[in-house]
Amino acid sequence: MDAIVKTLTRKTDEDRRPTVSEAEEAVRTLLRFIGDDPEREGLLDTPARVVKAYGELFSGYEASVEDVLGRTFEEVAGYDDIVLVRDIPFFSHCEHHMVPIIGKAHVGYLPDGRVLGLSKIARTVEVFARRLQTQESITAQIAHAIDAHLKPKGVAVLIEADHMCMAMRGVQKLGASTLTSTFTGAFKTEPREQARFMSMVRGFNYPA
Ligand SMILES: Nc1nc2c(ncn2[C@@H]2O[C@H](COP(=O)(O)OP(=O)(O)OP(=O)(O)O)[C@@H](O)[C@H]2O)c(=O)[nH]1
Ligand SMILES: [Zn+2]
Repeated sequence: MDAIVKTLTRKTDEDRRPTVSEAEEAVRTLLRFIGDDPEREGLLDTPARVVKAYGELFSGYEASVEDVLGRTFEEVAGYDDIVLVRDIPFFSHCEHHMVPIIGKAHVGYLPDGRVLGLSKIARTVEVFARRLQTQESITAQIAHAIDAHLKPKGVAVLIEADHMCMAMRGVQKLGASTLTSTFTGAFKTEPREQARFMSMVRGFNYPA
């Protein structure tokens, strides 16, 4: 019986995660595909470098938002107003063309007793950005992850980003930026809270 279950659940060859050397071979194939020679001196170490770089650029697949958002704290002297971390820079890659999305995330929430370490907000952005993405998905994933783990009165996420697939190729519109937002709780139901979030993102530029 065990053997049958094992056979049925055994991953097929296609499901298996490729090895490092298989990934490097795929890079060599792409190098040949674009018309270059993977055997020339300058490209000899490139497949290994690309695979290593991919480990960093797509580290979000290994990262867990549960680990990042697992620790919250309460001792904030009764503070219960908006907490906003704005201008969080990120690099992602679009899932359609695998080229960069370069953007900034503004993430706010209205605490309900508990708060997050501020760095954990930026780390949450990293977890989702370092995967193949659409801008809409990153925006929604950040908002819903914070909502689920912290259970605040509301979460607001605004993302502004430039898509290199629209700048370097295709329609070639360098400088066109895309804005996406997700609001939960009070930010969704109360226009005043949403407006306050937007004015904090845009408005308060304290003199240096
Ligand atoms: N909604 C959304 N679309 C995206 C995002 N990133 C890239 N795209 C779009 O995905 C679409 C893919 O369209 P296709 O027609 O299948 O691909 P394509 O022929 O390469 O399209 P062009 O970019 O218009 O040349 C394009 O319109 C891209 O601009 C994103 O984050 N969100
Ligand atoms: Zn794209």
